[in-house]
Amino acid sequence: MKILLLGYGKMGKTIEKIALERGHSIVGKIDLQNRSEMDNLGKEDVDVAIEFSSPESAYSNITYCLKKGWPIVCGTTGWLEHRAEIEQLCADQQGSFFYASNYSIGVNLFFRLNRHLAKLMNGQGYQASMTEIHHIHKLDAPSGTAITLAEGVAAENSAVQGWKLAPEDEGGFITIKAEREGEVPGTHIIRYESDVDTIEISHTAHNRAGFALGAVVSAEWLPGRQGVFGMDDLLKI
Ligand SMILES: NC(=O)C1=CN([C@@H]2O[C@H](COP(=O)(O)OP(=O)(O)OC[C@H]3O[C@@H](n4cnc5c(N)ncnc54)[C@H](OP(=O)(O)O)[C@@H]3O)[C@@H](O)[C@H]2O)C=CC1
Ligand SMILES: O=C(O)C1=N[C@H](C(=O)O)C[C@H](O)C1
Repeated sequence: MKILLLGYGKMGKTIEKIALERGHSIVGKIDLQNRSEMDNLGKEDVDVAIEFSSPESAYSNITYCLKKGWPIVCGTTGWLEHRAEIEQLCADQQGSFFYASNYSIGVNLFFRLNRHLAKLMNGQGYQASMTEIHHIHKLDAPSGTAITLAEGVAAENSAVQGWKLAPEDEGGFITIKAEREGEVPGTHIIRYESDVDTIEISHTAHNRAGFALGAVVSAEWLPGRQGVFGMDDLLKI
């Protein structure tokens, strides 16, 4: 497949390596400096775009790809206040858009485990909280993964109305603490506490390869499908 990389930072470079290993070609590597190169590419030059840029750039990048008729796989976090507009544009353009806050198989298994545990904890009198730990370069907080996990808890546990980014626990909410440390690729811990005990589950990424492989597999899956998709559409778990 002919892949256009939008965003050529830590994720863009990891995705490039895995895409080449899987026999794909990279038709462009776009970052802030060379955005005009995209204007020279026509519909047929790109089979799929993979977008891992920054919270401020994602909306315009996705819009650009949908208008160009390129299927787009997006992993950028921190832009979801525009999600409804993108879904409408995708429908208007009869386009193809894939989004996941986290592309690793392990985290998507963890999303299921989280929802199952949240359901078990319903009515048991525990206070839920979460800690996410990432590298110091990360621009958004809480992480997109933490938001997905918190939404999963709120969907399954009637004691939790929603989430708050806050240092202290608050009844009725799952509080998220966002810590930034060195080069940590991504750690998420969900905790249920009572006076007598604590139950915790955690996922720790050792590197970015799992995220990148999931994005490339999604990019292989998307062309030829019209609409808005996510990991639940792709994975049979
Ligand atoms: N869904 C998932 O599984 C994962 C999601 N992420 C998310 O992906 C995003 C990127 O992460 P990461 O690679 O670590 O970040 P980096 O900062 O390492 O890379 C971002 C890249 O995007 C480029 N960029 C910025 N603005 C634009 C633009 N308008 N058009 C094209 N490129 C642009 C930057 O260019 P320049 O260097 O010139 O500024 C840089 O090359 C983040 O939002 C992160 O949260 C990360 C890991 C996994
Ligand atoms: O910025 C990162 O690095 C990561 N971002 C994603 C997120 O915000 O959840 C996924 C992963 O945790 C790494």
